[in-house]
Formats: sequence, structure tokens, C-alpha cells
Amino acid sequence: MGEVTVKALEDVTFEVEKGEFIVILGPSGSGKSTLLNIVGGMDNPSDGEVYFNNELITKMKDKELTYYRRNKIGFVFQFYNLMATLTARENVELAAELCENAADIDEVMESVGLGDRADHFPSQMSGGEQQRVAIARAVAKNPQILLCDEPTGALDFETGIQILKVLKDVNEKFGNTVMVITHNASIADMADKIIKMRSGKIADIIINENPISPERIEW
Ligand SMILES: Nc1ncnc2c1ncn2[C@@H]1O[C@H](COP(=O)(O)OP(=O)(O)OP(=O)(O)O)[C@@H](O)[C@H]1O
Repeated sequence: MGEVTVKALEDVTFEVEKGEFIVILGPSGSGKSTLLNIVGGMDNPSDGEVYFNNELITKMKDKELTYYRRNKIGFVFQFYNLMATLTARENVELAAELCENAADIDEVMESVGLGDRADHFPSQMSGGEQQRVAIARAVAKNPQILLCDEPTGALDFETGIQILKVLKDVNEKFGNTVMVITHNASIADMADKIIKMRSGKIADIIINENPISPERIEW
């Protein structure tokens, strides 16, 4: 069988500052997830370099990369991927136990608005609540970068706005750099920086001097 080589990304160069709220915007197949996976150390580019602070992550050995993923990066996905047999709090605790510099679990649960739902199981929660647990799970690791792949993709408008607000609150409270993938252009209005992707390339990088609060987003 013949093999087809797909160039998912090409000529991609950008910088992210500590504490920035970044939106990566682009249509399906434009390379957004590939980009996020490379930043998160889940995928390795065939060419090019990625630096985290002054460390070259693209040259890291497996053990160093595991350490980077575990301690520096938090992931939030479209579908929440929670452990069904663990409560919200237990899901968050489990992730925190794996890393060396975990945040205070109670504080994290409060900051995502789940203080009073911590003992509920995922099946007892709405999609928006489950996504809050997933965000808490990522934030509890106290990561320097929070990578979110279509975090509102499975949610209705109102719930999506609430989730974006949680991400913005976390960004302000804990100072994590946040990178959100979306194909929804309206979400870009809340970003400090917007990276527009098209066909595996960066079509534009926009610095937004006046990001709006999530409540003011319309889509
Ligand atoms: N493991 C893989 N093997 C082959 N092709 C891949 C693989 N992963 C991604 N691709 C291809 O690379 C390109 C970019 O995919 P990617 O998932 O990064 O895009 P995306 O912008 O995140 O899309 P979506 O919004 O649909 O998730 C697409 O053409 C995709 O088919």
C-alpha cells in the first residue's frame, strides 16, 4: 500500500509571552491540533524547533518530555475524558498527585465554580460542569501553559461563554498562559493574541489591544 505524506504544518513561527491568553483560529484541517500537540510535547515535528522558556523541547529525551508534559502543561479537550468511577474532586486529585507542584485542590475547585459539586460523579453533571472538572484537573497541576482544544465545541452558547469565563478567570488568578483552539472567530475577541491558521500555515498574527470579557462575546 502506498504511503501518503501529509504536511500538517509548514513555516510556522510565533512567540507566546507568559500569562498571555492566545486564541488559535482556523478552519477544520488547518493544523491547529497538530500545533497544540507539538507545543504540549505530545507530537514531535519532523523539522523545526520549539522552545519553552530557554529549553528546546523538540530535542528532549522521552523522560524529559514526560516531565515537561506532566509538570508544565495542562490539557483541556472538547470531550472531557473524566474517569466515570471517580468524583469530580477525585478526578482532580488524581491528576494533581502525578505532578510535583500541585495547586491547592479546594482553591481550584472553587475557582472553576465547583465548590459544592466536588463529590458528584461525572454522570451526575451537565456537559458544562464536566468541562469545569476537566479545567480544574488541568489547573490543579499548576501548569505554566494551559492548552485547550475546542473547549466549548460540545457546549451550547451560554455554557460555552461560562467555560470561557472560567478559563479567563484561571488565567488571571493563577497566571497560566492559556492557548485555546477554536474555529469560532467570535472567541478571538477575548484573546490578547490571535494566531490565524490556514492550510498548515500561519495566515496572520493579531495583537488585540482591547480584549473583551467573555460575557460580551456574541456568536
Ligand atoms: N496522524 C496523522 N496522520 C495523517 N494526517 C494527519 C494526522 N494528524 C493530522 N493530520 C492531517 O494534518 C492536517 C492538520 O490536522 P489538524 O488536526 O492539526 O487540523 P485542525 O485544524 O486541528 O482540524 P480540526 O479543527 O478538524 O480538528 C489535516 O490535513 C489532517 O488530516
